[in-house]
Amino acid sequence: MIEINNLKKIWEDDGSSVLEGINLKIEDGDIYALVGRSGAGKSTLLRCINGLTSYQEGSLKVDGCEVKDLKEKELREFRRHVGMIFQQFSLLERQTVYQNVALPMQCWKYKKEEIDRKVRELLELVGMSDKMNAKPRNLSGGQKQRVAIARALTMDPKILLCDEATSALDPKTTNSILELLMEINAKTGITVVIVTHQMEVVRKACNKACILEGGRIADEGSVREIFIKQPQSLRRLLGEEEMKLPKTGHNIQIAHLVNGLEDGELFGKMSRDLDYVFPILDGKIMEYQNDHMGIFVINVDDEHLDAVTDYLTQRDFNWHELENLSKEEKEGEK
Ligand SMILES: Nc1ncnc2c1ncn2[C@@H]1O[C@H](COP(=O)(O)OP(=O)(O)OP(=O)(O)O)[C@@H](O)[C@H]1O
Repeated sequence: MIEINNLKKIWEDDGSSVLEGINLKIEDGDIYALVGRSGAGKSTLLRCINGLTSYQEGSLKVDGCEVKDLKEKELREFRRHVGMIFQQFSLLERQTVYQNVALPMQCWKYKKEEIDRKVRELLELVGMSDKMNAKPRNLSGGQKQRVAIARALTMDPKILLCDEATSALDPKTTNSILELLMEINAKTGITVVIVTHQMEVVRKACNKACILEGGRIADEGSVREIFIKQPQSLRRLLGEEEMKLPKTGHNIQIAHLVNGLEDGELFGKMSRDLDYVFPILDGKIMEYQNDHMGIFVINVDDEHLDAVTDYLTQRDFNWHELENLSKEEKEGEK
């Protein structure tokens, strides 16, 4: 388990703060996303996890072990059990696929037969057995990332850190790499931490996520809950404008999995059943893992609030009332 409490990091050269008040827990077997815009501090937080960079305050424990307290030799041993992959693959261009994957085991002086067995097994796992003797320059981006994944798994790590590992890939290749990571996670129970700015990566592959804004956690929790809640931090990340909500009545946000055409009828049916016509303020349907999730906002007057919310609750729709003040208005009120 990775447990982070009140972590704070300052860049020592200019004294600027990059991470502050970070509290989160990544359980064994999670596929956890650290998501946020460029400069939010995602990569820095990821690098704190494997001790590539340190932090001044708070605690970051991996399986109970405080990373910043590890001495050089202990840190090397610790990193053996934490694999990492990057956006630019970081393969050695002059070496073959086989040699690239074999490298970490050679550095740790494993026996030749053991290296051979492991490299072949991993290349099979990532679907690259037929490219064993190819050089990286003759591989596509997706194939290079498969080789990098195989290399990251040579030491049977308990954790795999992925720093924008799909950012340089087209959407189809991104999906195939995410599916591979999901397959490896399901087979081995490895914990995967994914740094990304792509919400589609989070939607497809991750069970939990943390949205970072300016070095702080804006929202954190299960991906499903985040999509149902649609916090403003998610809207900002998706580049959506803050919704201007009516000041009268109650603005109710409804999230549900779309299971076919009859769901499109929800509002028509609700309106007929309750004999009440209400405005739909916003509506979108987004892909969510292997389903589609519909997110709608309706405005309901005082008189019909109980009837509408009872109706939604009885039918197991996720709903909640939105605050009708914008960020600026809330700040103005202070
Ligand atoms: N060595 C450093 N010294 C000072 N500031 C740094 C250093 N490395 C990174 N930064 C700054 O720290 C902030 C967070 O950087 P970080 O790379 O963690 O962000 P990120 O969310 O991963 O962004 P991106 O998606 O662009 O990689 C940025 O403002 C960056 O300019």
